[in-house]
Amino acid sequence: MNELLIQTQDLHYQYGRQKILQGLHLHIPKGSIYGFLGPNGAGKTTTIRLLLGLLQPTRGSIHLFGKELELHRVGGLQRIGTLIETPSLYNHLTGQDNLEVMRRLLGVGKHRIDEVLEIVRLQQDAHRPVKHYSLGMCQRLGIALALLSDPELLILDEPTNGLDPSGIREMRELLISLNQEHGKTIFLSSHLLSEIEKTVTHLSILHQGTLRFEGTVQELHQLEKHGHLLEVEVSNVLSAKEILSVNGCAVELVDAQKVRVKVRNKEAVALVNQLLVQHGIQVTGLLYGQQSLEEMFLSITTQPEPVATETMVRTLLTLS
Ligand SMILES: Nc1ncnc2c1ncn2[C@@H]1O[C@H](COP(=O)(O)OP(=O)(O)OP(=O)(O)O)[C@@H](O)[C@H]1O
Repeated sequence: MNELLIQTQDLHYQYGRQKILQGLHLHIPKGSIYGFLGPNGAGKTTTIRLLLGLLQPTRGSIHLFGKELELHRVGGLQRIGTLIETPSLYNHLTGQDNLEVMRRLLGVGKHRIDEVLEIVRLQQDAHRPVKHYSLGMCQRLGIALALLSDPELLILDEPTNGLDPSGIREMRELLISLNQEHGKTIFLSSHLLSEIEKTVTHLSILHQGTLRFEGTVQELHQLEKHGHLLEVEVSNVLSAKEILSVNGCAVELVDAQKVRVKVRNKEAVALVNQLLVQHGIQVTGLLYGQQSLEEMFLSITTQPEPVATETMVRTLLTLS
């Protein structure tokens, strides 16, 4: 999986004076299901618009299928199917007729309609007006429309947004089958890790226009192993928070008795304890646990502070 279908280098974008994206280096390998994660307003849709040539980068470059987008826009975009949020559908027409309208525009063979209906499992409902479809069915029809031209790459903006748990499961199964049985590379954005965690092979995390992580799901799990949370029960939470923060630890208040500190490993637990005791804080409890992927995503996208490492705390202890 070394060939990259999308690659961006130092991608920047600003709306007027507002900086939206700052220096994105994205690498989407052929054959992957690539999750582009970030909270609302992080810049996901803006990135997708740039990838589709709908906006011009203020700096940096985009390569699609190994060729610079600016120079090979039409050729590149012909190989991509898109679904940007909810699809534009003719509600009074049936699913089949919506596909027929698009088929004629694209000039693809009639047989393709049955093929895509089968892929998205809408054959049974193909002759019902779209106004009677559930949101999940509309999303699947949107994907069927994107598949009509048999593209190699699908770019989907928040395809699970607003779906109920069964709609999310159906979408997950569809994406996996498109990838594994039909050979499609899929780039999808989402603001919820839990909705795409089980689907993606690769992911990146965008926060306020900068990339905080890019790698495989296994690599994120590896990181998770290094991210642990330590809850410390203390005599004075405000002083404890101040001492730990001043010493470079990422710390937050849990309640009137506890603070939560990010630590890399168990060794750092003793050092955090020692640091507090040295400053006259009584430590009455220590609870050490691993961060879930969801907690990690939240901490990556809500807290810019570093994780306390053993070396960092040790250095600070020797300095204090
Ligand atoms: N046309 C525009 N003019 C000015 N600012 C814009 C425009 N479109 C988006 N923005 C701003 O750019 C930032 C990123 O928006 P974007 O839609 O890319 O984020 P997102 O990650 O897709 O979030 P969401 O999931 O809420 O759509 C936001 O602060 C948004 O207000």
